[in-house]
Amino acid sequence: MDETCRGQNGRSPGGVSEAEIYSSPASRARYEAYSRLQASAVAFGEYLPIPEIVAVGGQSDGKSSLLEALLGFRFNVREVEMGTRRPLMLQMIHDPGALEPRCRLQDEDSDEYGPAIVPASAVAEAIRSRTELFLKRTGTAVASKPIVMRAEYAFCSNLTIIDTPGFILKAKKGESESTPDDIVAMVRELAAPPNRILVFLQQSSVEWCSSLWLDTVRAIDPALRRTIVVVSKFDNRLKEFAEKWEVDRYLSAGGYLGDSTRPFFVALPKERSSVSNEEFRRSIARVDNEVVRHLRENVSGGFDEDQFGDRIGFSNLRRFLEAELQRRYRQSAPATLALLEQRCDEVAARLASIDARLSNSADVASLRRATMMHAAALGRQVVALLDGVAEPDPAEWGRTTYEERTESRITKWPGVAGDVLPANAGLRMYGGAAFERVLEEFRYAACSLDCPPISRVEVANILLAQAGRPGAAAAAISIARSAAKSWLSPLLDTACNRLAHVLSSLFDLGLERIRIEDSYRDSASCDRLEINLSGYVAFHAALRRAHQRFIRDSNKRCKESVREQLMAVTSSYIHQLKCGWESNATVFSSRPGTGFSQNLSAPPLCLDGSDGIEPGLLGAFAEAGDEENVPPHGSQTDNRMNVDIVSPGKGERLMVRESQMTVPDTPSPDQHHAKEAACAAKRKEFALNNSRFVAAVGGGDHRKKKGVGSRLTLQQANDGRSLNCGNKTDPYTEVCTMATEHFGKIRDMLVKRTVPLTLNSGFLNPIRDRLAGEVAVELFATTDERFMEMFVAPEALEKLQKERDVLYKHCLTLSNCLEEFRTLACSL
Ligand SMILES: Nc1nc2c(ncn2[C@@H]2O[C@H](COP(=O)(O)OP(=O)(O)OP(=O)(O)O)[C@@H](O)[C@H]2O)c(=O)[nH]1
Repeated sequence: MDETCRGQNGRSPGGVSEAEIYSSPASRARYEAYSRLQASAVAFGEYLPIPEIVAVGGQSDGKSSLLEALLGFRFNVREVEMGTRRPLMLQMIHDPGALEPRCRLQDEDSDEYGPAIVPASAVAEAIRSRTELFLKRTGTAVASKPIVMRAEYAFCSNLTIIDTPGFILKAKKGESESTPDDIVAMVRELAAPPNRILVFLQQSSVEWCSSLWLDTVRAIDPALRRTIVVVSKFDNRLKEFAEKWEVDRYLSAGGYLGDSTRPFFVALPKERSSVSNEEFRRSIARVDNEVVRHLRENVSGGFDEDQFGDRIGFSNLRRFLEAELQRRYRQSAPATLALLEQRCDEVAARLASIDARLSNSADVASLRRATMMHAAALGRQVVALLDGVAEPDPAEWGRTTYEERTESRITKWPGVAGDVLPANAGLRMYGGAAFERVLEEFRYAACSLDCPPISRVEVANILLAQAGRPGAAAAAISIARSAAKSWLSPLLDTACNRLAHVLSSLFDLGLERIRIEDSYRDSASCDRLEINLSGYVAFHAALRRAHQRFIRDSNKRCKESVREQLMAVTSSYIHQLKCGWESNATVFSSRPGTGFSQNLSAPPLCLDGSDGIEPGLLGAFAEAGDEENVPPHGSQTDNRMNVDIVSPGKGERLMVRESQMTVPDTPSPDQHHAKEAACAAKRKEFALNNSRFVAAVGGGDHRKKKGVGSRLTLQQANDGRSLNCGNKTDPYTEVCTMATEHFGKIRDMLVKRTVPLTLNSGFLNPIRDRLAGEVAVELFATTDERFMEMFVAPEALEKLQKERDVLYKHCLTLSNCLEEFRTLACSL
């Protein structure tokens, strides 16, 4: 051992002599065992409460100088600045045979050390390039994973110290503003585990009352119970002491640190010129001796050596640290042994599980079982999401209405001018809640849609075609129905697409819920024998495809159903007036197999807001008939509604096929003659009415001037800007008013009653009842050969094998450490 570094009394306050520290086989074995355990803990990310020393302090307070003094040689650690970006865990091994320092860096991903760095002066450069490589790999500016360096040397201590970046008040030029806070955060994290001893350095020139970093250290260790305080650069203070009482008061720290805290006062050589390692150690011992000599000879009365003697000088500090570490090693050995046994069992169980997974990966039956369980779990999670859950975090996984619109690329409701915002539009939602919100948004959008402007020419075309029948009401109905069809149809499609988008996202949400559940299960038990499916891209793609296809099909069916309802409401409108609601259910019946029969119970359409039928409209219907769905000749069948519609003008009648299966009467020759006569009368009447109507709408020569044919809104008409001549019975205004009213009623009927019910059941019931089954059939109802095509994933197996190899090594290392500690326990 290095004689020059020997302290004055040769005995540490921990009661362990230097000879015991360096030559006792027990303490050496202990130190070796802990060093190895420490290395494997860093390599495998294990948390083991091993006693360790962390050096903390302000910048330039002398941490690196202390580290070099403990190492017994200079490797320019001060220039590396490694602490500012990555902590350095320095494992110093006192090896009497190593007359030159042997420094080796631990591999990043294992507990093995690389070759010795030659010459030792290249250590700083090796640390620098290792740091840069790691930060490049992780893509970060700083990393808290330490670099582990093992230094074996005949003149170093048996100590492990974690060097940390010095606290700073302000970032250097070019550095991020947050650097001071980042450093504090990193040091706090490193110093937090209670098994770590803090060595806190502060320069002697700073008074404790104005200490910059004492509070930061107290935030980590409030009573300084595991903190060793070191007053550095003690030589700078010496000349200020003239009397004994001054020194003694200073050495007692004036009560600032509490009675139980006794700081060390250390001075180290300040010259930076490159000297040999031997000269370096000699100068450390010289400075140590000079400090004591100064206090004894240059201060009147000297100092209280009994009280402070073992606290002055580097050699005393070094001895104390080594003894303290040994003491803690002995203390924590039983707990470490127990923990090691537990960890060995856990890692061995994980290894067994991964071995089983590896052998299962090639087995069709196991794969089928695992994938079926996964698909079924996904189906369950999707249903749970519809029913309402709070996991995964809605703040991360949910979407606001705005985000939903952007992601679905459906930013507008067709025909609706303004922005439609449902309640809770700004909340991030998913699953059932998001579905309901889209439905509400649809209701708002549809309700804000009024009957589009009606032009005079539209009205004229209908009225004039009616051959003189008083058809204002019929015209209004006809206009309202076609407006409803053309304006509500795109709105219904949009609602379906928006809802389908919300449901499509359930796939990823469901997977996330499975991942969360697995993580709970993983932490609870590690003996699962399931196969890790994460690498089987083809299987995951097929599963996603099956889900999305199911949603697409539901969307298609829902669109058809709501369109059917639109056609039913618009076409049966007149029919209902005529027939009352005796055959209501039939009007809304859907095609067999569409699965929406539950909507058949929709209440009767009440056009006047009551349950009756507006007599005026009924009269109008009687006059005008339902001509829209009528072919030019004879009767036709409207397949979409199962309603037979027959032109009343030809003497037939409208029939509802399913509930009122009536065969149309064949007209008799007498009837035919009577009809011919009636037609002639109608033609005369038409000529008369036509001239009346033309006059009323400003026809004839006036038409061009007064702008017939240009669009005129109902509002304009009501404002009196219509082109009537103040006539109360102006047919145009009358038609517009009635058409708007009918449009509103058709819209409300659809939007407030039938469509939301249909969308709800059309989208959600199949997911609840059939999704899991249909996906299972699509993926698994196939031959083993076809099924295994989804599992040609060599990367997945490779990944698993790699995982297994790392785990095997981990297991082996822990077992070796365990054996070592078992042996150690016998000699404690
Ligand atoms: N006078 C005197 N100077 C010292 C002493 N210890 C260190 N120094 C000098 O103080 C300066 C800073 O010392 P370092 O060891 O680099 O300080 P540090 O805490 O590691 O600084 P950072 O790595 O920047 O956080 C160097 O120039 C040292 O030579 C000492 O005991 N007395």
